[in-house]
Amino acid sequence: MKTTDPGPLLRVRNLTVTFTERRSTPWRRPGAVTAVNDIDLDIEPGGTLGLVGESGSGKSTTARAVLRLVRPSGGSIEAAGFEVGSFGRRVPIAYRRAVQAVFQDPLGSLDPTKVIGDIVAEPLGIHFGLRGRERDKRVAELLDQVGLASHHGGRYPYELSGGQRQRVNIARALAVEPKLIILDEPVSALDVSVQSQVVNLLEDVQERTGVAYLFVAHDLAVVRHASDRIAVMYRSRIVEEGPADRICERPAHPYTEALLAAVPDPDPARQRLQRERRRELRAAAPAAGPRPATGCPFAARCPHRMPVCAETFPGWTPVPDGGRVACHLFGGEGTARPSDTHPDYQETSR
Ligand SMILES: Nc1ncnc2c1ncn2[C@@H]1O[C@H](COP(=O)(O)OP(=O)(O)OP(=O)(O)O)[C@@H](O)[C@H]1O
Repeated sequence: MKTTDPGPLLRVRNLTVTFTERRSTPWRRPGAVTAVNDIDLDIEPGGTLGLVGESGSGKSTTARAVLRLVRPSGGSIEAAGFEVGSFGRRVPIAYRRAVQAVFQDPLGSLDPTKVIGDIVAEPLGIHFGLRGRERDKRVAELLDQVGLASHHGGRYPYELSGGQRQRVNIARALAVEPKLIILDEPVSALDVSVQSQVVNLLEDVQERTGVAYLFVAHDLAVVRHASDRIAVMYRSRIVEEGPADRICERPAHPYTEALLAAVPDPDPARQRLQRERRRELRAAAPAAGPRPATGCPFAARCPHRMPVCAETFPGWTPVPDGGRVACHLFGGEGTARPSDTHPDYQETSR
C-alpha cells in the first residue's frame, strides 16, 4: 500500500474516470460519461498545482479521485507515499490524515450543531489522542494560524462570515498536519475582496508548514495568484501545463487563450486584444455540444482547427519557458511556438 519511491508528493498517471448510468430516467439515458480522460499530474512537496478549466471539465472528479471519493476506471494515483489504487473499500486513516480537503461551501462543510473550537478539536482527538488543556492550547494555536482570535472558538458556524468559515475549514485540515491539501474551489463562494485574503492565508500557511496544494478553480486569475504551476483542463483532458506565469503570459493552447480572454485586464491595449480573441472564439463555433469521442475536445470551438483535430488527440509538445501543450498546431514532435497563435508572445519574446 505504501510506495518506496520518494518521487513527487502527488503523481497521477493516465487517470481515467468514467461514470456509467445503467438505468433510464426521464432526465438521463443509460450510457457512460468519461469525466476524466487519461490525465497526468505531478505536485512536488510544498508546491501548488492549479487545476483550471470551465464548469464540467472534470476538475472536481480528479480531486475526488485523489481523495478516493470516486474509484478511477484506469490509471494510477500515488500520493504522500500511498498507492491509492491499492486501497480496498476502506481508505487507511493514515491516508486521510496525509491528504486533507477543503471544499467550496464553507458553511456546508461545518457541523452546525458544534462550536468552532469543538470542530477544530475533533481531529486532534482522533489522530493524536489530544485531550483537555493540551488540546485546547492546540486549537487556539490553529485558530491563530488562520487569523482567527481565540474567542471565535466559542461561536457556531452560522455566527461567522464566509471568509471566517473557510478559515475554520483550513484550520481543521491543518490540525492533522497533512502533506497535501486538495482545495476544491476554496474561494469561489466568497466575496472578491475576501478571496485574496484567503489565498494569501493559504500562501502563509504553506510557507510555515511546507504543505502542498492541489488548487482546483474555474477562475484563472485566482489560480495564477495561488499556484506555481498550472494544468489547464477542458472536457476531461489536460490540454496544457506549465509554470503559472508562462501559462498566463504566454499561453500556447487556444483554449488557455480563451480562458485568459475572459479574465478582466486593466490595460486598455490588452482589453482590445481580449475582445478580438473573444470575437474570434464566438465566430469559431458553438460553446456546447456532445463530447467528441475522438480528437481534441476543443476542436469544435477552436479558431485554428484543422481536419486532424477532430481525428486524434494530439501528443505533448514542450513549450519554451516551461511546460507542455497538447495541440496539433505545434506539431507534436517539434518545439512549440506559442507566438504562432498568441500576439502578446510575439511582443514579449522579441
Ligand atoms: N457522480 C457522477 N455521475 C455521473 N456523471 C458525473 C458524476 N460526477 C460528475 N459527473 C459528470 O462528469 C463531468 C465532469 O464533472 P466535474 O464536476 O468533475 O467537473 P468540474 O470541472 O469540477 O465542474 P464544476 O466546476 O462545475 O464542478 C460532468 O459532465 C459531470 O456531469
